Amino acid sequence: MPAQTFIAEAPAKHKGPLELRRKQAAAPMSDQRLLDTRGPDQFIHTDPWRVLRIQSEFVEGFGALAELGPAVSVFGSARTKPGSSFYEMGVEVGRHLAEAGVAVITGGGPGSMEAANKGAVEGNGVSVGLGIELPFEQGLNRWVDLGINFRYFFARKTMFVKYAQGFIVLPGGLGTLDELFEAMVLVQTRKVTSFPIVLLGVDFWSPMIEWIRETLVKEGMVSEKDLDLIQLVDDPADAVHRVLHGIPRPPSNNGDQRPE
Ligand SMILES: C/C(=C\CNc1ncnc2c1ncn2[C@@H]1O[C@H](COP(=O)(O)O)[C@@H](O)[C@H]1O)CO
Repeated sequence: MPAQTFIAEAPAKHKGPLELRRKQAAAPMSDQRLLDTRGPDQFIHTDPWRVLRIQSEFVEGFGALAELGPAVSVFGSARTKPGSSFYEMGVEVGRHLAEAGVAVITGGGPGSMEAANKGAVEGNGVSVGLGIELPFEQGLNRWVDLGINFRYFFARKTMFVKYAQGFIVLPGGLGTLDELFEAMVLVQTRKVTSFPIVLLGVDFWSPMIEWIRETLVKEGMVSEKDLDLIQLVDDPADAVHRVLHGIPRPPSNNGDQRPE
């Protein structure tokens, strides 16, 4: 049989827009996987693909925030109810920062994040929300003017640190604690130039400070000096003043405004 006839009769394999015969039909190719619109979606669940997605989150974040100017990251509970004292505290923080010409960066979610973004808008400032993709339906709060949605917590966390000159931490739960302790560790280990971390809500935070002092310091897990990384106040205007002027904690009482 002439070779020409054999070639013509070889059965074609169709993959999306591709028509493949002989070796091309048998051997899987990178190009083939890339162009395949009907095949399994395994490729996007591979680590090399994730690396590209992670990279794109950094590129998007750096691009959007590079020209933000002075900014402070504000953390706090996603569950704070509008009208509550903690919510109003967040609004005031956002407003004072905005009036000082400083952008407000939050997690873009509800509760205290929404409160700080609202204050930033009311103060005619820049209101930024760094949202995170979560298993349940959720969107950026309506007071976010510049919003970025992240898939990866660690890429988002980089933005909170890289574009802020300080942190203000409102009362919160696990997410807030995670952000607070990450900030403290970055300063403690000198991964970032020291910047102010101000906790708002003396009654709320004091037991945690006491536990650090009475247990962690006494057990030698942290040094007394590490408590100087944070300041504790009750007044939003004072918190903003301290974070903007980098006022260090008084060493005598570690910044706790309570009388000893
Ligand atoms: C719990 C609910 C929504 C959660 N939505 C969030 N959106 C954006 N950022 C969030 C969200 N939840 C936590 N965060 C981050 O952690 C901090 C708050 O966590 P906490 O455990 O509530 O203290 C906050 O600063 C965010 O960066 C439905 O109400």
